[in-house]
Amino acid sequence: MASRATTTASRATTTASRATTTASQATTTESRASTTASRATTTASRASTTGSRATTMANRTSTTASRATTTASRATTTAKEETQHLCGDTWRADFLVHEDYWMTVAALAAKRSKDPRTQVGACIVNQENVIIGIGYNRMPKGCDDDHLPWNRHGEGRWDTKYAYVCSAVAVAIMNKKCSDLKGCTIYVTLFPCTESAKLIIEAGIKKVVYLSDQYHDMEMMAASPRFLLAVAEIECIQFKPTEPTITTDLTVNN
Ligand SMILES: Nc1nc(=O)n([C@H]2C[C@H](O)[C@@H](COP(=O)(O)O)O2)cc1CO
Repeated sequence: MASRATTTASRATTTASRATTTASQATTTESRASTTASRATTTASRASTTGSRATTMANRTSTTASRATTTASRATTTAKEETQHLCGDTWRADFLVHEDYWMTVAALAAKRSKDPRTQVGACIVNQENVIIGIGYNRMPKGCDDDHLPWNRHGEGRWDTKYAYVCSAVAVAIMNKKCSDLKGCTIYVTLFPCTESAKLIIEAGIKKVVYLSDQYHDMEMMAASPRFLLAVAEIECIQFKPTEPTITTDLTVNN
């Protein structure tokens, strides 16, 4: 009997001990769950903070961009107002028209000439209104002017400028900035000579606009170049400027 009682007591102790262990394990599990929950809360809270910061940054970026747009828009408005204030409108009404511009470029090029008597300039324009060649009467490139005559009369033709000088038309054609001149117009300050007319025809230039026709009455000048250009069906018109005088002031005030 005593032995059974002892066994029973021992079993009860074991059962109690197991119950304690189970309770203890339950407590541990509970504690872990609580820790995990707590961590999850912290992570969620951090994510929320990060999200909130990102939103703030995005808001700031948006505000900065919006300010930049406003500043740019104000600058545009100011520039426009200034233009309107200066010109009374959005653009200048007295701008140089294309034809005046091209003939002025030819006339300006003529000022480069060293010919003491007659300075000629030429300006070639393509069908897109782009200048593609400029020239003035001069001695061939690289030939020293000191070794060549600029006089009109001499012992023979070889002793005059006519034997050596390149016409403005010839120089403009040689200086062209594209492969061919088909359909182009040439603005020239003096009606072309016969040699220039031949080059104009050969180059495929379709129109000649000239300023002066001062040699019209000279037999050779009157006949051959005009005849050649007419045969080649090249339109020749005398220039009538919109602005007879165009001045350029190169003074700088600063
Ligand atoms: N269409 C022309 N383009 C020219 O570049 N010239 C040049 C050649 C001479 O240098 C100069 C005429 O000299 P004079 O004969 O007026 O002193 O002008 C001349 C003509 C008309 O003959």
